[in-house]
Amino acid sequence: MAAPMFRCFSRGRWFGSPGMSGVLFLGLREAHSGAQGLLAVQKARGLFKEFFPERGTKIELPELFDRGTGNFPQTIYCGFDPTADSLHVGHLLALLGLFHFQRAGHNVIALVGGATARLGDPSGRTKEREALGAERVRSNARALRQGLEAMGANHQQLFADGRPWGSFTVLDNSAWYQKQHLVDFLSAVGGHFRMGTLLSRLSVQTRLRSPEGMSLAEFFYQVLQAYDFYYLFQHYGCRVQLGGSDQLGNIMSGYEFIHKLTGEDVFGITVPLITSTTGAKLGKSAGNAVWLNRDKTSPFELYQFFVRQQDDLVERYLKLFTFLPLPEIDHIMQLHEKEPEKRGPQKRLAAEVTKLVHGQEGLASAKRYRMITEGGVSINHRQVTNPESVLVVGQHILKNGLSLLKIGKRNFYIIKWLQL
Ligand SMILES: Nc1ncnc2c1ncn2[C@@H]1O[C@H](COP(=O)(O)OP(=O)(O)OP(=O)(O)O)[C@@H](O)[C@H]1O
Ligand SMILES: N[C@@H](Cc1ccc(O)cc1)C(=O)O
Repeated sequence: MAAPMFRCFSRGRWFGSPGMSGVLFLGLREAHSGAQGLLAVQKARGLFKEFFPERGTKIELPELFDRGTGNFPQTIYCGFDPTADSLHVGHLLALLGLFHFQRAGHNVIALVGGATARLGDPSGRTKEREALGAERVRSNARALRQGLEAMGANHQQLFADGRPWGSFTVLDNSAWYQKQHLVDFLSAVGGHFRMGTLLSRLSVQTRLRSPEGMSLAEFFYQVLQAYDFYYLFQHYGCRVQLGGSDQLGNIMSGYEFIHKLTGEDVFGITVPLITSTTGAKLGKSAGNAVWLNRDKTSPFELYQFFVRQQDDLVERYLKLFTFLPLPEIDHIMQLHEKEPEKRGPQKRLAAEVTKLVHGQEGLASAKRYRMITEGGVSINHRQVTNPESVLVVGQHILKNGLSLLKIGKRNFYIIKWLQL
């Protein structure tokens, strides 16, 4: 079967050798024939980075999302492995990518990798992941599912725009692997993968060259992710997989598998990797994750993380992490030029993200704490600036069991402590 041509170039330059599988880095005009298409808009915001494959398919990717073409609506998925008990800010970008599709009327699936997490994705890693036991993965998967469902609900309730949206569904791939018999799976699926292609993936090459080498479990990971895509294509009509740019190899394996079995084209879209100020990928491995579960990173700390962002990054983050329309972001940035000391864009960014992740109540609690760090709170006439500080009997709580609380300039409260 003839495979579509995958060419790699950026602004007219070629990467990789002709005939090699690859990805086209699109310019904005190339990303979509109609300038206002969903892909072009997200490309302009910087949220979508690579599209795969770009040419040689029966239906071209941008046409999939047009209401008028009979392809509407589509189903798009992104997977998250429960290798920890919470998602983090890096994951948020792919989730926002899903939400943008949902807002445009498409159906989206957030897939928890309850099965894949047991193997450990080698993509973007130089060392093998720490093996996780079945029980730990199950409890992480529960936590991830809860977090995804809570954000899906916040999105629906607090960011509605009056348009008819598509559905948001959370699934777990252990649902289809726990029924699989190993030998049946290998004979039905394994025969469709070529070793040469699997070995050529960057993730595999990097791990093979590492001193400890690569385990069979890790090597097999891309086969499971490819099969997930196939399963979701067959059962949910899912044609598009979204992921961080380190997921491209796994997405290509899915494309090749589905194309071989069905003759149909499916597509991959990547989002850029968010890095720390030192350039390291923000995530678990680098130990710099900013978590979305409030027990690991409080709403206040999440809010502060975004308030701290420097001026040269904040416009990019407003485009990536919020649903604010581009003209509104321009306006916020213009105001900022006049009054940079107010940190208006940073506060707006922090408020939008905290509301999506922790809801209205989480945002309110983050702001209450902010009042403390900015010196707006005093207890018994002493300013309190550390939100973590403990109330000390004798200092903050007087011997008669009372505290005098002052918030802002005019609000005074007398607190009576019933139990000390
Ligand atoms: N910093 C990031 N920026 C953008 N996307 C990210 C980031 N971190 C993870 N992702 C994406 O989220 C999904 C889940 O990734 P993964 O489980 O590898 O992340 P992680 O928890 O940061 O892992 P690691 O242990 O490698 O740090 C993938 O699509 C991945 O590309
Ligand atoms: N491989 C992805 C997670 C994932 C799992 C299963 C999938 O089908 C897709 C994606 C990661 O490590 O981040």
